[in-house]
Amino acid sequence: MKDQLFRDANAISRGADELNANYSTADIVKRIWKEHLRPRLGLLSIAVTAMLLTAATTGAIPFLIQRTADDVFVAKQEEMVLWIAVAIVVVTVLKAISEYVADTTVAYLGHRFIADLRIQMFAKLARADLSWIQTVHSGRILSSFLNDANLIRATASRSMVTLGENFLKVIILVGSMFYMDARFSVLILIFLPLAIIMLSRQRRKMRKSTSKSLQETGDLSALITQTLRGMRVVRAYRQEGQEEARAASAINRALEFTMRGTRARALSSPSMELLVGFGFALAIYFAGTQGVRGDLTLGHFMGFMTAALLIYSPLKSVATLQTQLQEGVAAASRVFGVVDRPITLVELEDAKPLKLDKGEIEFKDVTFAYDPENVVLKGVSLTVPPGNTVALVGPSGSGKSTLVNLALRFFDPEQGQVLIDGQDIKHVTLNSLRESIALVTQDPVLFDDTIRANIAYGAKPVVDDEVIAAAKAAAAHDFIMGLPKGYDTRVGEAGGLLSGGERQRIAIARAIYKDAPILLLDEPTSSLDSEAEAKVQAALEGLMQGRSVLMIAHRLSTVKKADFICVLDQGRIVEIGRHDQLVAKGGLYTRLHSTQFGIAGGYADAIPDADAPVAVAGE
Ligand SMILES: Nc1ncnc2c1ncn2[C@@H]1O[C@H](COP(=O)(O)OP(=O)(O)OP(=O)(O)O)[C@@H](O)[C@H]1O
Repeated sequence: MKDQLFRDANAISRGADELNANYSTADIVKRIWKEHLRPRLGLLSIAVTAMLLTAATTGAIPFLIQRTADDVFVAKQEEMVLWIAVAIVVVTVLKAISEYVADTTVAYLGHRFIADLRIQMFAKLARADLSWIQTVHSGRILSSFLNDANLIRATASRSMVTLGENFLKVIILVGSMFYMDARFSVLILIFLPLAIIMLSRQRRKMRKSTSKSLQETGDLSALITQTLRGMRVVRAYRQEGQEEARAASAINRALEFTMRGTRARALSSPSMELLVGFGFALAIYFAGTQGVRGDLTLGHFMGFMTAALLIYSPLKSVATLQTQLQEGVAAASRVFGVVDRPITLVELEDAKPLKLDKGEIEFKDVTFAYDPENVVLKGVSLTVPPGNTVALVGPSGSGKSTLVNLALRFFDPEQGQVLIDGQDIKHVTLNSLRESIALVTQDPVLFDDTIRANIAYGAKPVVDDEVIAAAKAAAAHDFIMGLPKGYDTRVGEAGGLLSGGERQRIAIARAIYKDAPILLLDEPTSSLDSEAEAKVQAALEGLMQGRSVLMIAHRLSTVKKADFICVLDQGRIVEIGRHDQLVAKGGLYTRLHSTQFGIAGGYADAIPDADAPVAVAGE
């Protein structure tokens, strides 16, 4: 546990960002359009129509102001007062309705899009190669699910509104300004290209700082998950201060990058305002001199100024769209990086369902490496005959867990084959392979659900009688019945509401319920009291009955009972045979036996230090 904690910490402090991938803005926009918006063209059209209407009603306001000034105040046409008032009511009601429809539809499209993206992301995580998943910290993935996805949604919604509504507003308002007075329009808008050039220079800065800040947020999330998980170790090793300092430094780094992005974004607004302000001053100066000379009507001037005022906000969002897009692009690069992650361990096209006979497992000259420089298994050949139990023993890091993982095809061997009943597991469907195997890990994995759901995990429909029978066989029924809600009791996060022994028995009941002919077992070694240990032991014996078992063994009693023992050392099988034969040989098994076995009847409990050179236990 402590090692895991420190490994995690190193991975975090390295600041590696396994989630980031490089995508251009155009790629991302095209993809969002193709995969998420085009399939919802109906809703999109409603949103666009509503936005068009909002833009058109906004464009009508300057004209109404112009008519009020010219017809009512200057020309004194009394009948126009009512008409203009009615027109303003109609326009504002239409504007209100269209704005509501546009807002809710755009929000739905944004949320739906992000929900789809999260579903895609989860589906990828559930199937991605374990070799990659193991390199990504769960906290980072969590942060990507929450923060990155939210940022993409916000950007996508904003971009839709900007493109659909604000862009149109700008066009309509510019049109009405030019219609009223082309010269003033030029004066006001002359600074616009300058503003756009200025803003585009901030783009790259925005993307970089957003990407960094998201990475830091991911790191922070990783740190929090890891600290919570390892809280007892943190306290036992008096590392509270150290962890606090690390969290503070991650938070401060995230703050720094967020501020860089905020400064770049904040600069875009005043720079726009400055430039538009200059244009305004020029326009008022010229309009004023013309007004004094009587060349310009008050209505034209007021209408024009209303349009100029109304254009400011949509113009700003159009001009800053590119800068805002960068935040979304940085977040999307991370989420799409996960969604697009290639899966290398896939079912072959001609994969056939495994034809189970008696459940023989055979490793044929298997060589495997997690990375090319470190070959973990070197030409391993081993057969587990049907109904037999083979115990794997060997020093820590000798490759025992790796061999078990290969039987489930979590990884493919570099060379050699893994066969079940004579069929290469690479050529059978993953479903049929994994249906035929039950796995019990050393650290039992329970989900935050009811006991029933945990025992019948993955089974449909759940057969209650079989759940109870499995629990009885795993010596778990009595304690389950003593819980407040029996089989409907929820077990809490990672089964935290149960004791270690209870968790192990639920995990064993799950394997019994699955009733697969092959069992892969990492024998539990938790320090249980002798009564709990005896119960787990009895449960295990019930589970192993009549199955082919490949077991990473930690107890002398189980090792002795195995049909044969396979001793691994540095990725090779160095000895194979029954307990007595191996003890008589005087090799590695004898050394393991004299240093670890035989004490208190089981060697796992006797391991003094997990870091000792010859440790057989998993963690
Ligand atoms: N996901 C991984 N990526 C890279 N290397 C790994 C990975 N998992 C295991 N290894 C390495 O492979 C070697 C064999 O590991 P494995 O877990 O199979 O040993 P083991 O015999 O089960 O050890 P233990 O008894 O300590 O659990 C070790 O050197 C380990 O560091």
